[in-house]
Amino acid sequence: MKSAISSSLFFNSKNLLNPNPLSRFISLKSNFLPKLSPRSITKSPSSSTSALRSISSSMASSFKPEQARVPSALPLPAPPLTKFNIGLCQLSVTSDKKRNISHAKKAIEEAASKGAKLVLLPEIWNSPYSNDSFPVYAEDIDAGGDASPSTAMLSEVSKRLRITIIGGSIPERVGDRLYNTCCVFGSDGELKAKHRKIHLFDIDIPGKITFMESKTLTAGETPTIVDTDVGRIGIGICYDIRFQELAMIYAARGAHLLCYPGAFNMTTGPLHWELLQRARATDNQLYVATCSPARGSGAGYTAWGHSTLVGPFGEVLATTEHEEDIIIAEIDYSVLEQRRTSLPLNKQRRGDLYQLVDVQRLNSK
Ligand SMILES: NC(=O)CC(=O)C(=O)O
Repeated sequence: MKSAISSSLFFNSKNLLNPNPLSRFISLKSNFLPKLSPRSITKSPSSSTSALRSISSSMASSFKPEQARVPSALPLPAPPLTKFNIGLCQLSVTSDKKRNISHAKKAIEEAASKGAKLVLLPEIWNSPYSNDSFPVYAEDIDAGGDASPSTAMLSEVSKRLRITIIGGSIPERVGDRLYNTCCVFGSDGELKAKHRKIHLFDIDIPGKITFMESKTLTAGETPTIVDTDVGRIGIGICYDIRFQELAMIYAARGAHLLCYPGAFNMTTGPLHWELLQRARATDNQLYVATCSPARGSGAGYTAWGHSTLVGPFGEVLATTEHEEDIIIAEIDYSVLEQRRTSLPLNKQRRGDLYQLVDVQRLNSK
């Protein structure tokens, strides 16, 4: 099937046949490099250092950085704007769906009134996060209107306020299937994209947390990247953030920003939540924004909170604690090129040793 997602990092078959794929590199290195330290190369140019430079550059081209992404990575597109504010609405969620919808609406309005051009909501913001609740709160997003009051609200608000909304996620019903789905609305109120959580949250940490989303939910089948008024955005939902290949695919498709609505928990949250966000941002040299529900007292599932914006150098630009909050923070896309120039990872990958295959893009060629 064309849209199957099984992107993988694998060793190039050519190199698998070679028991020591580094051998050529090592022999060049041992012939020439030990005589000069890297410091002497930059500080005192000489004929031997120029020779070394030309050897290094021919070695560099044999590294085939452009082949480390299959198909080749797309250049970073010029974003429609350089600077704007993002609003992260860390919402309290109750068992009252009507209240959750009107509460989210007020939070979006507040974020927009404080200057947000892009608003991100949490994972499962219209329903308690539980397998018992998903079927009860699920909506038929494609039918819209009364069949999907949550997304009808998002469409109305995005159009009225002329903002882009990454609508967290809600349980979606499609026939007899349920998905954990994020809807992206453009500033014209149109549904621009729908991401169904690709990696279901099935974990069992004895004595701590057991959760099996697959008891009720079906996994999504496609990565989702969307061009908006505020840049090219790759979407993942919560557990999706653990799979670096997805983020790498988005980066290779020219994403400026990755948005992950998420509801990490009290066991994994303290250790992994910020670490994963910073890793995705640092490795891919782009912005990462996350949004969690607030920590609800007495709720069956306790969310870790800590919605955050991370910059392309892995720096936490804005974050919050676990209570309800709205964060407004600036995104400046000019920083992307700066970071990528000073730390040119895209030019330094070893396509001769490893490759990331974007199966969907490859099959659509
Ligand atoms: N809730 C999730 O999908 C993910 C999570 O809590 C974790 O990965 O840990």
